[in-house]
Amino acid sequence: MEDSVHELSITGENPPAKYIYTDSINPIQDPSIPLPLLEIPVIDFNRLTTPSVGTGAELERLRSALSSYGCVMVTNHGVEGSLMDRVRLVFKQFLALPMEQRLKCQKEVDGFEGFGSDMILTKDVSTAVRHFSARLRLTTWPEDKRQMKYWPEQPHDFREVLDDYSSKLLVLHDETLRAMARSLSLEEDDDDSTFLKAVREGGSISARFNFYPPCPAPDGALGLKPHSDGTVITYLLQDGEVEGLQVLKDEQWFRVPIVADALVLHVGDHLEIMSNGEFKSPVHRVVLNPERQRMSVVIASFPEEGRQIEPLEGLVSGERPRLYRQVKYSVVDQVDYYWSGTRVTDDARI
Ligand SMILES: O=C(O)CCC(=O)C(=O)O
Ligand SMILES: [Fe+2]
Repeated sequence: MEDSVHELSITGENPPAKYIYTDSINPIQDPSIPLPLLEIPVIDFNRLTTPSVGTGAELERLRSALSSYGCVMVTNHGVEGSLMDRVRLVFKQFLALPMEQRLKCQKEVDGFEGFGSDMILTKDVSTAVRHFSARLRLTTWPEDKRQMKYWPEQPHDFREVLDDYSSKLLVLHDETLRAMARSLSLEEDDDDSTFLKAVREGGSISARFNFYPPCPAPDGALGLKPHSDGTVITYLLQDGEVEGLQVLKDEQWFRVPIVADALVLHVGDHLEIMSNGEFKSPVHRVVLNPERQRMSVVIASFPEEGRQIEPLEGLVSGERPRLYRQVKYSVVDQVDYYWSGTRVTDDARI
């Protein structure tokens, strides 16, 4: 098997050279100087969606947060804390299984789904610096796109828990995209003008279970290198105890705090384009902890393969000129952007 982060975590040695970032845009923090905490805006989802006196103000807070931070903490999102704990638990139990059990869900080298290291295009194999992490990726929606052979059978309730969690997140996802459209004064009932259409028509939603082993001497290794998400929208369930996510804001790295029972929402690159730059897709990375493993669970939505993505008509005007040209969504292009450290938003910018 290609680089097994499990073995690396067991030996406790310094990561080999292919995990070390030396690029000056990726300075690794000196652990003795903690980075500042991000004052990430907290959005009360209930207030966004339940018509009340405070809804307009909450929509404006959402719009303002997504245009400056590109990420928010969402509270009152309707997903019970106990279900979030179960999602974390089934992944921990999966990681604790004997290797041969985990290998039943192993990703193929050039595949997307299953457990293992991220896909790297052949041209980048010798040069790409690897992440010190492993992921289990599973498409959750639409249901007929689920590849059940990659869905763990152990622990016995893994599938049921993911099914439950992903269906709750689907509701949250759709409602969030509607609220985002309302926050920009887009016509809600005009299907052509909503963000939702881009995902609902042929798009997909998938889960990413991220695992970061402890790394006693990270020395330039990262759990995930700086990137923005090539998604429409990303929902992140953080580890309940171990911090690690950092966000770049105004050219400074900030730690994202752990807020019990909240979900972190990131604007994805394709939403940035569709919003004509009104919302920003934030650059973020994951640092390693010397003693403790960390995990996170992401639910993210993607446009349909081959779909043309462009700013919504309602967001282009004389005062707000079009900022992005049309770009065709392609998974392989996304992999290429990722490993070459570029972004679709840069490519699309006029
Ligand atoms: O583990 C995290 O906190 C972030 C994960 C992430 O950025 C990703 O999966 O794209
Ligand atoms: Fe990410």
